[in-house]
Amino acid sequence: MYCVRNVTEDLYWVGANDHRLTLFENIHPIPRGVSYNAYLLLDEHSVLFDTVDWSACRQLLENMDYLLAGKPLDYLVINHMEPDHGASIEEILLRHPKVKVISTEKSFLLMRQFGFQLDGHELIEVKEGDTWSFGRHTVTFVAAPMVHWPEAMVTFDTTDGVLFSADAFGSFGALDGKLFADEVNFDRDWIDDARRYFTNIVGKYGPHVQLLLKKAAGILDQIRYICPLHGPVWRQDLGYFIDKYDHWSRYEPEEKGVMIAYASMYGNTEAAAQALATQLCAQGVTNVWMYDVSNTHVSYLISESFRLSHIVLASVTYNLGIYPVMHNFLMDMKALNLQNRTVALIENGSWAVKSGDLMQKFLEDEMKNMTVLNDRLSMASALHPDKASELQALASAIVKSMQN
Ligand SMILES: Cc1cc2nc3c(=O)[nH]c(=O)nc-3n(C[C@H](O)[C@H](O)[C@H](O)COP(=O)(O)O)c2cc1C
Repeated sequence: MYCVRNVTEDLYWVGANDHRLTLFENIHPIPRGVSYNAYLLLDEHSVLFDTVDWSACRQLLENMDYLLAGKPLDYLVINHMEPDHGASIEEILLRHPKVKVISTEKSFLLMRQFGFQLDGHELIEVKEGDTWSFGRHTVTFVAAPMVHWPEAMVTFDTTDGVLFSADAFGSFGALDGKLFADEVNFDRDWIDDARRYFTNIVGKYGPHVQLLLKKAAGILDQIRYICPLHGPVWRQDLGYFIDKYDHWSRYEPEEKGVMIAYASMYGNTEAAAQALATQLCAQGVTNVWMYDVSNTHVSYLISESFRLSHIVLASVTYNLGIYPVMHNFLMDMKALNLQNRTVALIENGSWAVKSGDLMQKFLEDEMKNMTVLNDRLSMASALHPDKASELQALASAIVKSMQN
């Protein structure tokens, strides 16, 4: 059965929802599913903007068949050919052999590299600033390299102010009938998944996102809709989401608050983390969040580290090293380019305590603009009452730095 929705009078969402995929990119859990968005414009010429994952191809075809009502598809615009969007390209070419495909040079190269059979089809290579008319609608193509693959572009429909934003402004979470961000309580129910999507998928490419935002800033008054390839379409309060993207891509925290991430085998480091959280709250901090790194998927840890201004890392020493799961979190923060955070450290060990020095070295040598507070809580096996003043000093140092 077809399942489509109007974005505008002649533009339709023809994508699909996926509740079966457990790990996005085979790594990030998506308990609320994900949507693969594709859009069909019915102008003098019909235009499909992007396709969907192979698993959702059938739904896309049913949606298109319903709207095209026997007519062939005239154009296929590929903003982003990554397989979760591009896997159905070949099927579209088979069913619509005369369709003209519009995309970037790099995108066609990658399609061939993935083994897509393009020979015999009309391929139109576009670059930054090129325009195309489909009848009433004229679009401009804008390069968006590394948002989040090198071949990516976005397409702006200057007639109706629709920005087909590829992976930018996307979110985890299946739509399940809703289409627009204003049809859900985005700030309550979606923002955490949107942040987790951005920070883990595109987080590394902040400067490239900033470049795209600068291009968008030039036409901000003309953008009426943002149509991403995952998650809701934006038609109201666009500034809310653009501002989030601006913070995330500049690696600026959204909120003053403390994330305490702890690694503990027998509970003693965890108890110290709890004692610190209690001290912080007693000293008036209202935004404190605790995470056991062993039980929290690193994609959630990354998302929280982008959200909050202060991070406490509490780790046992493990074979003269940092506890492996904590080390993995540090490596991921580095890989995703997280910067500009204040970090406090708690270390633990029973015979040769190393984790504090090692975490500090990693933060200072491997990452950018990370401020490590001088006060460190160092414990031998368990936190004893004689460390109460050190604990309090660490809490006070965090509070003081939050006031700056
Ligand atoms: C496999 C393993 C390796 C460890 N390696 C070290 C080490 O190199 N240096 C050290 O001081 N303690 C080491 N420890 C001890 C723990 O760091 C220590 O007992 C810690 O206090 C446990 O804290 P927890 O209760 O939060 O798990 C090791 C423990 C285990 C199980």
